[in-house]
Amino acid sequence: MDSYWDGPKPEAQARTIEEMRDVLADPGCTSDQPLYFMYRDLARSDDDRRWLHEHHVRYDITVIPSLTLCGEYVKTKGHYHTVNPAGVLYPEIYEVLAGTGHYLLQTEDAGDVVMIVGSVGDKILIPPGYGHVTINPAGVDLVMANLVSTEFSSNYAPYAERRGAAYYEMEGGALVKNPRYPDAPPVRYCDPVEVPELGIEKEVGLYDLIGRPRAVAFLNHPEQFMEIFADVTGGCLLMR
Ligand SMILES: O=P(O)(O)OC[C@H]1O[C@](O)(CO)[C@@H](O)[C@@H]1O
Repeated sequence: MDSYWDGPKPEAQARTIEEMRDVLADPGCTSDQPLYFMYRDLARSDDDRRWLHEHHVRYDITVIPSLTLCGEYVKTKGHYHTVNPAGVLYPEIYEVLAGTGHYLLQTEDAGDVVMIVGSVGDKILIPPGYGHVTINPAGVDLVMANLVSTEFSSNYAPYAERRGAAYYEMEGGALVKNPRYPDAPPVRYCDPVEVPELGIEKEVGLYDLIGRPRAVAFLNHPEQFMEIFADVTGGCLLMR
């Protein structure tokens, strides 16, 4: 974490296996170490923090060590977002800072399941309407940053109720269908995004978007950006 963050560092929130049990391929699995660490609401300076709060945006860094749990790659718990005042579900954007991330997205009815593979510098858009799980499939730590609206709380229940996402990624890369989603379609693959007109580019860190209101406006007002995002994903990610 210290190689990726030189600002004030709050205590990490660690996800334990007990919190994750109901989303694992093998719920009986045990681990004596936390599965991942979330450093939320980071800011390098008081000015940056003020700007982030004024724009209702949060910057987090998450560290997911390389780990397998009874044959399943370590992953985040998985959650959906809620709707904004315009009735559109809040989106989110991630950046890979180290390692490789497999971002497994699915609509709430699991009628669409999408994998986005992210390497260092890649930006991964979680568009309105998709829940998401991040998997570390590599032999090294996955370190990722995200920008997200502060105006909602994550909804974990749909993932917990169906014991995780529509697919589990197992050691070696096999995607095994979760039997609680008998009708889930095969996984589609989409690419990470760049949105040059908003300044979201591979070479630009997400933290550098602080101070650029237009670059982060989509996080709270996605309804104004649906066409742009449909466009930059080549229509691969569906905007709902
Ligand atoms: O909330 P989960 O599913 O444990 O996933 C953790 C990730 O989600 C976030 O809360 C942002 O959506 C990050 O802090 C963290 O990367």
